[in-house]
Amino acid sequence: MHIVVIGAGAWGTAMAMSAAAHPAGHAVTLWARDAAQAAAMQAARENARYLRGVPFPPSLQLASGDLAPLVAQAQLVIVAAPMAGLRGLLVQLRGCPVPVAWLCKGFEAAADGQSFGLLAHEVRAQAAPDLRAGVLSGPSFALEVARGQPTALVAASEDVGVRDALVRAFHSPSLRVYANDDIVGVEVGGAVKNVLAIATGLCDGLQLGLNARAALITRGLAEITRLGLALGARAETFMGLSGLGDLVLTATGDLSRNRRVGLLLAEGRTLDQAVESLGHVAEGVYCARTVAQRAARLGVDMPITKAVVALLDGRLRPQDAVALLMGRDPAEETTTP
Ligand SMILES: NC(=O)C1=CN([C@@H]2O[C@H](COP(=O)(O)OP(=O)(O)OC[C@H]3O[C@@H](n4cnc5c(N)ncnc54)[C@H](O)[C@@H]3O)[C@@H](O)[C@H]2O)C=CC1
Ligand SMILES: O=C(CO)COP(=O)(O)O
Repeated sequence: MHIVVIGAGAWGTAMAMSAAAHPAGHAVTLWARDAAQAAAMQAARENARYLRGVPFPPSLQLASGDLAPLVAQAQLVIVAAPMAGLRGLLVQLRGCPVPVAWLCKGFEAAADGQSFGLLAHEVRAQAAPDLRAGVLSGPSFALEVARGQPTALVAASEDVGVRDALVRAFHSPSLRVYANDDIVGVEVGGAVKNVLAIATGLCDGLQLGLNARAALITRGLAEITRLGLALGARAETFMGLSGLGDLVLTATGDLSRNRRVGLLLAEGRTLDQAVESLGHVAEGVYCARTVAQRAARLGVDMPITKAVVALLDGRLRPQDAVALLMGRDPAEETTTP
């Protein structure tokens, strides 16, 4: 298969490396928007900025510049930019006849800063409705995938041909790819777990204890599920890899950039300092407010998410967030409001 991966951050690079090492011998090209970065990676045979010390498979090709000729040869196109870059890239891909899948996890920020933002499949419906498209998601730190450590992902699309293409491209002895037709559920899980990972990072940074962390994860999953159901997802998706799986990984694994934001805030760093020190995108920072706005519009209660938004906005101190969440009225343990 000929696969083009657009975006050479940590995750695009790791997935391109995984596909290039696939026993089926795919021809994989990793496209970077910065020509100098592409040339440096080609020379060093590694992505020294994002995945230092993990060598590329010999067959992995690097590219930059005009996307059109590359896409014209591809049998599968992977968009590996952050959410903020998705719309522009999908517009460029309009008319592409082969399956397209994105890897980003989040909500697009609303352009006017007032209305709510969109999930990736909703962006695609506006920007490039002709595309045969889907998402690849699930619990997966880029470094571990680049190293070939065992990982399981979900390929979600309403189009069975897209799901099949993703399985053929990436399913390998080190990477299991499960198919799912609930793209809404898969995208909601991937987006909201980032917000909740900020909360658990904060909880652990404040040394509130393991009980508190387990409570946050479990009640966080209830929040994800409530929002997902209101948006039309299936409940069972949230017990799968893109829901519970990714929430547990991101909330507890120190490789998570979103969790690290929470840990840094707990140390007393400002949000700007925390984001600056990551050197990577932390989607939860950008989409927390959107999640809260969209939930409010749907009448969905998301107290942990609301507390994270207040913290990120500087309206609440970490200690006060704990008191706020613990001080809520007693409630039934249900997922539905
Ligand atoms: N790093 C990880 O372990 C995982 C990341 N993701 C998701 O994948 C997305 C990308 O994350 P990372 O690669 O980790 O971010 P990163 O911060 O490592 O790199 C982002 C890359 O995207 C490039 N980029 C930004 N806008 C672009 C555009 N318009 N066109 C092309 N390239 C553009 C930047 O130049 C940079 O190379 C995020 O939505 C993230 O949530 C999902 C699963 C795992
Ligand atoms: O999505 C991820 C793991 O599945 C990566 O999470 P972070 O963006 O928090 O590093």
